[in-house]
Amino acid sequence: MSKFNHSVKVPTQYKVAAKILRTALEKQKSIKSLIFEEKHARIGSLHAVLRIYSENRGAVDRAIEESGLLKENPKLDSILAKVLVTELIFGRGLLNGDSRPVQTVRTFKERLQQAISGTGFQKKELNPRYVRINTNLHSVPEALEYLARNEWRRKEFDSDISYADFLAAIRTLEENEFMMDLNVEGVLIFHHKTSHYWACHDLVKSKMFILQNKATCLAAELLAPPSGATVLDMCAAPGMKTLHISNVMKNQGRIYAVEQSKDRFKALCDITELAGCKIVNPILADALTIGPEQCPDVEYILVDPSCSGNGMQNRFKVCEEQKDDKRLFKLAGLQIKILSHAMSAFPNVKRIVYCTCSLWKEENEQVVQRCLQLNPSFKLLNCKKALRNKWTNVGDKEYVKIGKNCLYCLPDQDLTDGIFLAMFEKVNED
Ligand SMILES: C[S@@+](CC[C@H](N)C(=O)[O-])C[C@H]1O[C@@H](n2cnc3c(N)ncnc32)[C@H](O)[C@@H]1O
Repeated sequence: MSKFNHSVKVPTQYKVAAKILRTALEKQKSIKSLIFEEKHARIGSLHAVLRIYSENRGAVDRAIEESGLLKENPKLDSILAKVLVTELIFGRGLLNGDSRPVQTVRTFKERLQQAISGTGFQKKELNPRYVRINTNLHSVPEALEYLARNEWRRKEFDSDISYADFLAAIRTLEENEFMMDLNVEGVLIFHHKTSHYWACHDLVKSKMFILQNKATCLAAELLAPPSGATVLDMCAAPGMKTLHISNVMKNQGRIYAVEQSKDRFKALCDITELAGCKIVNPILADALTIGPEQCPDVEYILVDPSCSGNGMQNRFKVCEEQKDDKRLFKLAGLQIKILSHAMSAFPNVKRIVYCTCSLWKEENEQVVQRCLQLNPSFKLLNCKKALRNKWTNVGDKEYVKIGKNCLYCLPDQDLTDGIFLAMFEKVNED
């Protein structure tokens, strides 16, 4: 007689997670939007198990294969098995209920663990949660006081700490601790397990704190417009970097924030208003049509154009993303047009920062190279030096005089999203 009670149902959260994962794998759809469409009440647990699968999918799949789980249980649904193994071995460490699939996977726990330990595999820890203080609405000391009152412990480090030691300190952050970032003022670093807490926080909803990955904060940090300057943000929506620039400028001066998409323009206006930006002048337009007539006296420009986005870590990946050469070629064409326009159309410009959330050279070093050829009155500044050398990853040195001056943020090494940055200065024509 079978030892399983067939009437016990698989818990809904596992069934729904398996349904989402199946659709994502078969139809190559985004897990994020599939979760969003799902009406299931426990979105948090769905999110967690699918996120852990996406981070560790190689190891999960290998463990299933090597333990013989599916070979010995041909009736076990292979996608449900991925979800259950993820939860049991990489996630919470236990499974709910006594349904047949759950019991089957439980009986394989040891074999699954052995299959993993034989490969020298280590569970991939998620990157920390970055929270930026919106200094339009409260100061850094006020924000720190708030955190202390709410029993958050600040993990301190020496001001001359090396970048490697700083990363090591982030890796050992406790769940009740936070650190100040080494590179960007006002960025706080929390354990990844606090992500949900911060996502629901009232002070995040009211824009006192901004959920913004540290890598994307480097754009305003490098652009560094002083208080009172005139800035053009050419691809501005939803406005995260516009807002950060206004913080850097202490909310004094002027920021022209250009966005061509109507829907995204509305988000830009809403966010910058709610976040207390007094100096943002939003413009609904194609940045290529904007010149000194609409935006006079521009001194600093941020170019953050549409890109492939393959560096973004909040994109759940359940299969390897294929490089799409045609799409990259098209994107790079637009990126070159916009950056080149920034370099040629504004006579008073002093500094330009170009950034993408792509790790492809076609959108990064190659765009920089082409724009320097087209605009010889610009030179690259060294991004790493601008961060007091407290950084490691730069561009590809095969691009002579280019690679070493650009910066990469790499998810596994810098514990951030994957971002590329380049900083240009207008050469004095005399
Ligand atoms: C990577 S997003 C910018 C993110 C934004 N800087 C932030 O930090 O929140 C690129 C934006 O550029 C806009 N865009 C693309 N081409 C544009 C153009 N020619 N003129 C104006 N906006 C453009 C897109 O609609 C998109 O909203």
